[in-house]
Amino acid sequence: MSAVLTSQETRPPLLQADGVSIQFGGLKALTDFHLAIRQGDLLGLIGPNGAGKSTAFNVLTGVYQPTRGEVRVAGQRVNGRKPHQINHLGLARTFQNIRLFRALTALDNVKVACRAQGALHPHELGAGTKLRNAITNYRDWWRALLLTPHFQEEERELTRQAEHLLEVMGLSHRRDEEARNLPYGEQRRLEIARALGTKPRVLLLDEPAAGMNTREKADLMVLIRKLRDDFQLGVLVIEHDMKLVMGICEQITVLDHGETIARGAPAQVRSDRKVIEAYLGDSYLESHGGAA
Ligand SMILES: Nc1ncnc2c1ncn2[C@@H]1O[C@H](COP(=O)(O)OP(=O)(O)OP(=O)(O)O)[C@@H](O)[C@H]1O
Repeated sequence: MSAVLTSQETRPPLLQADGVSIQFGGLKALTDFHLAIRQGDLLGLIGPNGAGKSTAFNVLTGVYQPTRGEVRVAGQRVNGRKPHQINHLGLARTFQNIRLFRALTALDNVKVACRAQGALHPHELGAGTKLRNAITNYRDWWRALLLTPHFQEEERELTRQAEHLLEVMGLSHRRDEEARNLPYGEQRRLEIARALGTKPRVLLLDEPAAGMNTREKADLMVLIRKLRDDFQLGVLVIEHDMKLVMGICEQITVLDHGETIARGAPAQVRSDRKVIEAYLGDSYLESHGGAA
């Protein structure tokens, strides 16, 4: 066991945060945050509401710039880079509030992700910048207009990739349905398919089980492990569902008021007195038979 861990440690992290802090006015949202994700890791990030979990994701993915510290993706320092540039280095994420092209079909949602590889996100449509960039790509524009054989072949390949991802996520039957008409749990899975479309090496999932029923959550646990293995990913999950986090993550980091109060294996974290006081509560401990 220790030999396995040692060999993992020697692999360079795909994503690394060193001493990352971010402050909003007087509020320290994240303080001295450290993280290293390697291929094959399945890590969890938990903590009470407002602890800084989504902020950590936003700093890692370039949505926010850290006030201090350094973020590295695939060995490259990414402080100051834009989210789509960081995505190109192999980091993809889903959002707590689902972000899809609601009026596009499931297939087209994934195709856009496969094509843009992160250059275009639904929330960037309003600003129009990335869309303008894509449309004004002169060569692609003419190819599309003239329906050149090259363009058609590219389209077929994108369709193949997107169909494969829909199949992986159990969404083939929704191929031609508009995203807004999908049940909530399926919209969450479609978001993961979109993230995979950008061909990441690290996948960050922000509350992937939110709004899902017990059965969907159980399926999701199996699916997340399978994605990690089949796509050779490193995965970081924010989740309030303790059964899911404790069930799939090998290591869990616990935040409270922006500070890391614990890190370790699930059994270690759930019996940590600070974690119980700040987050889990004694009732969790009693119902799960842990010991502080
Ligand atoms: N852009 C921002 N401007 C000001 N304050 C912010 C901003 N983003 C986050 N915060 C604050 O930072 C703190 C951490 O918020 P964050 O959303 O990261 O918490 P969280 O752990 O993800 O919570 P939840 O579980 O409820 O999603 C909160 O106090 C929040 O109000």
